[in-house]
Amino acid sequence: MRTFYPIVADLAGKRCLVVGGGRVAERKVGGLLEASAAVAVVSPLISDMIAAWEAEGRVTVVRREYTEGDAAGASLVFAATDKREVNERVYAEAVARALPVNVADRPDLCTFVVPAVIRSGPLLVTVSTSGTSPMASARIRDRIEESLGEGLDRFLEFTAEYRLSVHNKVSDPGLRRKLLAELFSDEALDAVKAGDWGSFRSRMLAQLNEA
Ligand SMILES: C[C@@]1(CC(=O)O)c2cc3[nH]c(cc4nc(cc5[nH]c(cc(n2)[C@H]1CCC(=O)O)[C@@](C)(CC(=O)O)[C@@H]5CCC(=O)O)C(CC(=O)O)=C4CCC(=O)O)c(CCC(=O)O)c3CC(=O)O
Ligand SMILES: NC(=O)C1=CN([C@@H]2O[C@H](COP(=O)(O)OP(=O)(O)OC[C@H]3O[C@@H](n4cnc5c(N)ncnc54)[C@H](O)[C@@H]3O)[C@@H](O)[C@H]2O)C=CC1
Repeated sequence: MRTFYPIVADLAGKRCLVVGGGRVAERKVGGLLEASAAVAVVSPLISDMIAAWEAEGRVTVVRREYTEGDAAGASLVFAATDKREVNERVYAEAVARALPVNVADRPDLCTFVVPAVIRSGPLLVTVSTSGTSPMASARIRDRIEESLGEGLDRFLEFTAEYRLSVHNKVSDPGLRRKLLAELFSDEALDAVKAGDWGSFRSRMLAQLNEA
């Protein structure tokens, strides 16, 4: 089995090439837009959603078949056409340019795969089966999402601020660890899931005041 290395990439403003404009390409483009990438689509036909993103100026579309050279200047390359031979040519160009490449119908050619994701504010949870069972990744993601509940984004905003205050106010590393461990306790996460962490928040702030 292949063992992948997980990274969380900053693609803001980076040119990412997606070859193909169908259902799979659309999903990849959507994920890239969430990360503020500069997406270029090359495809004779595109989905309605991709056309809408183009109309909003969020995606650049070149309405023709892929030709070698399209990957110039790209940071990431996605081959997502329904033509195996075209996807292989896109792969070959990306490899020749030493670019990371994802090939929709060929896990064996992918130098990276795309995980199923949960986003909540700054939180990013990613699930991968190392290319072997994408639908399992999606379902396991759903399970994790249920277990977390809603409202994590606001809690994480609070914790980031609280953590900064602890770092500014408390110099003893032992006390810092203790305060932060309480902040990220099961009790806190359960209260967030129940949608009721107001009293927990007050207690934490009082503790910090006394520290
Ligand atoms: C290797 C990988 C490469 C890559 O695309 O990055 C890959 C490859 C392939 N997918 C195939 C099929 C499906 N993929 C999905 C869905 C998703 N696929 C995603 C990722 C990945 N898919 C990478 C591995 C991820 C991992 O490590 O687990 C997700 C997680 C992320 C995303 O795409 O954004 C997204 C869920 C997003 C969400 O729900 O949020 C569905 C379900 C659906 O469409 O609803 C089906 C139909 C059911 C089925 O066949 O299982 C086929 C066969 C094609 C065919 O038969 O023609 C191949 C090729 C092959 O396996 O040969
Ligand atoms: N990795 C994944 O998550 C999944 C991969 N797949 C595979 O992904 C591939 C694409 O599937 P769909 O998006 O459903 O197909 P689709 O039929 O919806 O779209 C195919 C797209 O490829 C474009 N295309 C065809 N020839 C081209 C060329 N020479 N240059 C540029 N674009 C070209 C077409 O214009 C069209 O937009 C299939 O091979 C399928 O087996 C399918 C499901 C999930």
